[in-house]
Amino acid sequence: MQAIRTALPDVILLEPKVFGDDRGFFMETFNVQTFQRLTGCAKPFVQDNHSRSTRGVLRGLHYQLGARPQDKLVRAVAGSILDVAVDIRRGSPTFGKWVGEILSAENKRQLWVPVGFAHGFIVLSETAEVLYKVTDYYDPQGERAIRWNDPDIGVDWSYQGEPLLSAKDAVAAAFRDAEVFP
Ligand SMILES: Cc1cn([C@H]2C[C@H](O)[C@@H](COP(=O)(O)OP(=O)(O)O[C@H]3O[C@H](C)C(=O)[C@H](O)[C@H]3O)O2)c(=O)[nH]c1=O
Repeated sequence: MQAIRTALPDVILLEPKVFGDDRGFFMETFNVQTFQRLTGCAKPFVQDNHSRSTRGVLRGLHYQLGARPQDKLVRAVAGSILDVAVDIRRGSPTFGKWVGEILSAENKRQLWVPVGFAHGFIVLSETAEVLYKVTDYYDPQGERAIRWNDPDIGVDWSYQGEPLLSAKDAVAAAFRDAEVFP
């Protein structure tokens, strides 16, 4: 596993070592010691999530406030997504800046999205299955969303056409009105 820096220093792309042979491949998708060395995060993961979406589905931009903010380690095990993280820490020099990385069953890359960043993805393939580990339990009261196309952030989702949003995401807050991190 190697770490690839992104334009946001705390958001890290992880690339596993893949052992291919005539049967297929093997890789370690998560190793606590390696993860902690590469990210500096010693928090344990307490929940695994799995979502399946069709082309053009956009989930995000989500983050969690309150008692249970979640760090996330995201990967796509089927299909391809553009995974996006936005710095929403008001005191950060990269406040409001975003990065997007292609995560796919093919590239097997993972994105580490710490607390303090909004997270979202759009599906670029016919379907995509996304698995992610989180460092705290789901807390509906803590869920927050920023609108996917907020002009103050300006994410380029690399997708032509209108995305398919949940009812919640369709009415998400403008970035300027959002409750963010200090
Ligand atoms: C996130 C979550 C959801 N749920 C239930 C609540 C709803 O009845 C249903 C769908 O939830 P939601 O529409 O919030 O799911 P997503 O739109 O995929 O939200 C997630 O997608 C973006 C990309 C994220 O980064 C977060 O992990 C999370 O916000 O699953 C649970 O029971 N546990 C959970 O941890």
